Amino acid sequence: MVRPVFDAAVLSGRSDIPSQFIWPEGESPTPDAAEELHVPLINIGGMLSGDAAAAAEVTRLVGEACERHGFFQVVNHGIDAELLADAHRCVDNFFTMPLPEKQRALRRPGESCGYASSFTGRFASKLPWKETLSFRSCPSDPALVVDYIVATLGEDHRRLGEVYARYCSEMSRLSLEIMEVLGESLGVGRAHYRRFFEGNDSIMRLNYYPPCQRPLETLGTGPHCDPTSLTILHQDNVGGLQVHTEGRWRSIRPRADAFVVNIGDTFMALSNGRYKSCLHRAVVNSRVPRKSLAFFLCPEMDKVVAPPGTLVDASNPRAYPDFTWRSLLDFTQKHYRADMKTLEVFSSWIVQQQQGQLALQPAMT
Ligand SMILES: C=C1C[C@]23C[C@@]1(O)CC[C@H]2[C@]1(C)CCC[C@@](C)(C(=O)O)[C@H]1[C@@H]3C(=O)O
Ligand SMILES: O=C(O)CCC(=O)C(=O)O
Ligand SMILES: [Fe+2]
Repeated sequence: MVRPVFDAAVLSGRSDIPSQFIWPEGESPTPDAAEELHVPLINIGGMLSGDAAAAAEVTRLVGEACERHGFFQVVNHGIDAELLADAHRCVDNFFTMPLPEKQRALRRPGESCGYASSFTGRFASKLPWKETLSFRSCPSDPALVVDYIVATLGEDHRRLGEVYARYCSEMSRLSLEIMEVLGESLGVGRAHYRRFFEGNDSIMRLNYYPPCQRPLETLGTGPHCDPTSLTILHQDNVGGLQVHTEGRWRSIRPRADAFVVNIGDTFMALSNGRYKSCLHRAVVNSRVPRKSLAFFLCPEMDKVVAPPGTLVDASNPRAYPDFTWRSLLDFTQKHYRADMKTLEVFSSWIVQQQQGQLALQPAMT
């Protein structure tokens, strides 16, 4: 079968959209604009400056937001405005290249890195109206980002690689600071999650949403909880991110000076279900492209994901089984399209797998 290609230059202007992009009623956005959700702006710099009262306030606000919907914003984060502007310019530079150029980094089936548009092949229906470029970033291997970009896109793109290498290293730093706040707010101390994520195997993802002439029939990113641990996202000034809370979709107004942060499934498991993995989606518009930069903090592949003992007791039994990020990532790339139930479905699947292995063991020995 010849697969159609998501060529934004062609599809953006079309008044009808291919049926694969049409989402069923009930899942597609409603004509009335989603009401804005006011989320606390966390002064993360204040928290770490040593001011005890400021730290206590930050901890309280973060804890409340994470128990409610798993979503907050951070300001005073120390990310250089010029680096952020550069990172956004590089998104434009990459996605406005001709399709064959972008396809040099084509994401292969079962892999989580590379360039993907909806027609790259994983899904057949309810396709998201977007293009993405994803790559790994690990503090233990500082050359990883540049090497990947140069190896796939060529030497001419070295600068783009350097910009994202710096950006990812700043994101890793910020996410460890946020881990200190999360640890404090869960009563396990600042060091616990920070140490767990000090070595991390994270994913950086550039999202590009071309304009769509039927914005109410499709979605840029469908409703989902990130399977990863913590997401730090910066959206441009267009708007489109929505969070599901108290039974309805609410929009998050972009702020140039803020990063939006959400809890993902893996952190929900690490907190023994105390902190919610945030249900969110992105809508598209008919006027202008929209872009967002998402840094997904992930543990090292084979580290066991389990909550600290202090979060488990008779009234709070283990909510999820032990697992590794490798197995959850594999599950979302090969067996299950991440949605709002990923962690639940994955937990049952892993328990079945473990029971199957136990049942096999006597015969194998
Ligand atoms: C591990 C991952 C899977 C997805 C990318 C990511 O790095 C983090 C979030 C996941 C995703 C964005 C959730 C919505 C559905 C999805 C298919 C997408 O729209 O791209 C997800 C990503 C995936 O490639 O499976
Ligand atoms: O573009 C956005 O605002 C959200 C993207 C997102 O949820 C994701 O990439 O996981
Ligand atoms: Fe997401």
